[in-house]
Amino acid sequence: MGASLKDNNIDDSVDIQISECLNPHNPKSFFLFAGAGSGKTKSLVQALMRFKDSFGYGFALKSQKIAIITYTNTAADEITQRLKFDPIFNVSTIHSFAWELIKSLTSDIKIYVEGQLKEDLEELNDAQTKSKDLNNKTSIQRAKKIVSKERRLKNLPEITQFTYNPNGDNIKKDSLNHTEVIGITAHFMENEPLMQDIIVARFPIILVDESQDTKKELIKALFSLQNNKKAVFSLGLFGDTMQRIYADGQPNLGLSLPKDWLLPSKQMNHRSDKRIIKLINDIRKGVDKQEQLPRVEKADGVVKLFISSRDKDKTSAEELVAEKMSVLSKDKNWLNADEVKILILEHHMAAKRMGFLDLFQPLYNADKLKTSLLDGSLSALNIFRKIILPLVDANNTNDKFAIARIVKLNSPLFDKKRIESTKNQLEYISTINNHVEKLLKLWEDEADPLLMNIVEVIKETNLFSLPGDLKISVSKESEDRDDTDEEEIDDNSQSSVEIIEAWEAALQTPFSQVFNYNEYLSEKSRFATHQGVKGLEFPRVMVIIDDEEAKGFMFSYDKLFGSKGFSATDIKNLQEGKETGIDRTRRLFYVACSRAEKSLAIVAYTNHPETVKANALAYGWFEESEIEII
Ligand SMILES: Nc1ncnc2c1ncn2[C@@H]1O[C@H](COP(=O)(O)OP(=O)(O)OP(=O)(O)O)[C@@H](O)[C@H]1O
Repeated sequence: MGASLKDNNIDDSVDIQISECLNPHNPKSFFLFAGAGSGKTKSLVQALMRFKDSFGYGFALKSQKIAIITYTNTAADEITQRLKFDPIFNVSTIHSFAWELIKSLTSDIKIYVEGQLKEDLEELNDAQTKSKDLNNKTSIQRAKKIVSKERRLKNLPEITQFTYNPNGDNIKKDSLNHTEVIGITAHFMENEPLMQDIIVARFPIILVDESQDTKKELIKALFSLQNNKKAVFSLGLFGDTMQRIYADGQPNLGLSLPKDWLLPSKQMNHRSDKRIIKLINDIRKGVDKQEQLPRVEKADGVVKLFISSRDKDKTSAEELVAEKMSVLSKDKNWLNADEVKILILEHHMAAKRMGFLDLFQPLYNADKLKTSLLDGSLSALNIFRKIILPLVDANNTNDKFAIARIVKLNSPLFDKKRIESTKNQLEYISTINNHVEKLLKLWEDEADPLLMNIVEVIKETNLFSLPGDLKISVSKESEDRDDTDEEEIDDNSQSSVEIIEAWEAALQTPFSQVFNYNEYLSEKSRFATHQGVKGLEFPRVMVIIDDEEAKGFMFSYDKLFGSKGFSATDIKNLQEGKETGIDRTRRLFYVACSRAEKSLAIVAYTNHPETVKANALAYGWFEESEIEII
């Protein structure tokens, strides 16, 4: 008997099961764990829409909400949109959600932070007294940490309100960092009955997407909340253990769930063509028993592994792969760079390929700038991206209105009070125009000015407000630190120096690198990381594998494909049945490959092409005809 279109719907009962759990009069908790492309996000949205129809009104009357916790801001935006911005849904990342719960509890937070600091200091001081040489690198670092923590402890009583930015680096005196916010929330949620009452009254239902990667402390606290409040609260976890790729996630999530939890499961993969599903099923084999079925109407699809030696020119190798894929899949769009998603392992790989490495490297090396650099929220860099870049664009197209609008919107010189108090307003405006001209002159004759030159003009003319980091860096260059605002950076001297040095180096790069970095951050970018595309899908995907460029130690494709032996630690972990880097890499590979809808090229750079080929065959992941050494 042939497959019928009805076979596509074998998982439909799952949505009904989930809806039944979300009944405020009879709440149940559930754990929907299903493979890539199985429609978890779709089920989440559908269950919520159904909930809204049945119970939305009652919820709104009592000012109650369903909390939906997502892994990224992009996912939160996407789900909010799909839920039509209905206020009964509170969609946010774990960090925003946690902060929302605790932000008004200043005195409780103080007690927690004080305890934590004292504990840390005791440990650090203890280690320091045992140090054999106080001048070695570790001891010097430790001494700096001690100074910084002592200062924080001393400042604690003065804080009237803590601040926290879930999407950036928190470097002010009164700010909490990401680890603290998660730690405090988990602690209160687990140990404070009043907090538990408040949470379930506000959010009688909490759903967690990508729960395999959600901070384990918080998952543990949510479990304990559910256990204490099961009569009035339901917790729903969505995810896929095979897609756990961050170290913060709870391993073995779901193995020992309470008996009254529902465990719906899904068999379909609605995303990919048949060959791609077979590949991801094969990658998954050996980890668990889940095997997916394609939709009946799906095409065969194409998968191919290209292996190249590391000394080849990578840009031409990847162009050649795209050409070969266009022939193999009979799909000319492989030749259109905008139509192919290239998955790299690490941002440096994109920075190198897209031309913003000199800007990226020093900022990335500063621990406190890393997060906001990667998600585009680094405020000192955003003055270039959000103000200067549009200004230069407007200048390139000679759009005087746009130039005036950007300056008016962003310049402190256009402050209403300032203009009103000026005697000769015409003259004042003309001076501002001269400043703008002076700035834009830097790009004359297709010049590509250094960021430092741009900052100097801004500083001299006061055209825009310079963030503290930039002011300090530029003043340091000109040996004039009088009007800098070092207070803006926290008093942790170690990180301040690190930040200033990072900026000094970054400011020596030409502006075109900001343009390229901005392209990378945009959704249109051809590049994304294996990790960053979780939850997304693309018709044509090229997965690049290159440990040497990746710099990371969390993953090793060389080990997965056998071109590098196991380390002593790997062997020890294997013997003890613990997770190894190879397990993690296999899961990352699963995430990357499962993004493809129609055709998938994997490009592996290695020092040992024949070994990689032999191992790829031995895994049974590819046919001989699907592997090519280029
Ligand atoms: N029941 C369905 N019928 C038709 N298409 C579906 C169905 N469920 C999901 N899809 C489609 O399949 C694709 C994958 O769905 P979705 O992104 O919800 O999967 P997921 O389980 O969240 O995937 P992943 O874990 O890989 O992120 C989407 O394009 C979605 O629109």
